[in-house]
Amino acid sequence: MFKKIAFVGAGSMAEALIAGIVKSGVLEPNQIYVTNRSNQTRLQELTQLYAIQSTSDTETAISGAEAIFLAMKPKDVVGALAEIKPFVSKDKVIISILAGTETKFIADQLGMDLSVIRAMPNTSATIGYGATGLTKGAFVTEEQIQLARTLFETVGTVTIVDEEQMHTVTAVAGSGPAYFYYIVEAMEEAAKKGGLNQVDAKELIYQTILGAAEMLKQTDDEPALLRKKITSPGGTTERGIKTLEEHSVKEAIEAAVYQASNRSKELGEN
Ligand SMILES: NC(=O)C1=CN([C@@H]2O[C@H](COP(=O)(O)OP(=O)(O)OC[C@H]3O[C@@H](n4cnc5c(N)ncnc54)[C@H](O)[C@@H]3O)[C@@H](O)[C@H]2O)C=CC1
Ligand SMILES: O=C(O)[C@@H]1CCC=N1
Repeated sequence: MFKKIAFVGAGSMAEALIAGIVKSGVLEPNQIYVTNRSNQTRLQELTQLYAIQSTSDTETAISGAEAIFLAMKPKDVVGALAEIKPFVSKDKVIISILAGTETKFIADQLGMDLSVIRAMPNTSATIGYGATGLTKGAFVTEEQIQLARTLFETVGTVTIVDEEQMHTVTAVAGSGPAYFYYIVEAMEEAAKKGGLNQVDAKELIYQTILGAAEMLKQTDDEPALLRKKITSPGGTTERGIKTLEEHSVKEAIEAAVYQASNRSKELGEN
């Protein structure tokens, strides 16, 4: 395993990954460094929570680190790469979790033929249920991608894909949890209008979504078959699904994924 890793950017995704890695014991907390552009309080908070090392000095954070995680927003990446460039060398691996941003762009900005791994985790990593897509840039070794896999597996599953597939991975898995939350928001609203109190509604809806996910995983049945088993002819589900179809919900979801993927491409181009 890496002896030292550094996070550049101390936001919510960085924290989810740090929490998982620390909890797994794959690395000791003192092997993990984090730095941020401005917010000292945030760095102190992460140090207190996870006993990791934090510093506002870029050089201290990344010198000696074999893996450097880029965890800032895509709009901040050019500035961040300029800041870390003096302390980066070809023997390090850069692991970027930025939406859209290509491995080649990162290597070009750093001006060297170095290994760049691109990852797309999601916020469910916070509780160890993340789904991460990983892809490797031109110079990444098999050992480096396997080490990255081990790190991301501390927060959930890892799927290795070709780089051109990362936009779709981002659209279905990176953004994906938000679509389900959106549906849950609508169900909670409807449950309230239907007369359920909030506590009961939450209990019923959360267990329903969890149960549906586990059915998909554990039975290996296709979703269409699982749906068929619920849909009694002339029954309630049939009426519900018909209403979804009248509102073109399937097309809307496909369009959402397509547009999120397009946005990922735009973020890369900008
Ligand atoms: N939030 C999510 O669901 C997911 C986000 N991502 C990606 O993760 C990245 C971070 O997202 P969040 O954690 O949500 O953002 P965030 O806004 O919570 O955190 C970004 C952090 O980077 C810091 N930063 C900005 N420029 C910096 C610099 N030059 N040097 C050091 N630190 C710098 C900011 O101060 C901030 O603390 C984004 O690129 C996003 O595309 C990927 C998967 C899922
Ligand atoms: O919305 C975004 O751009 C980021 C990437 C995937 C999830 N959040």
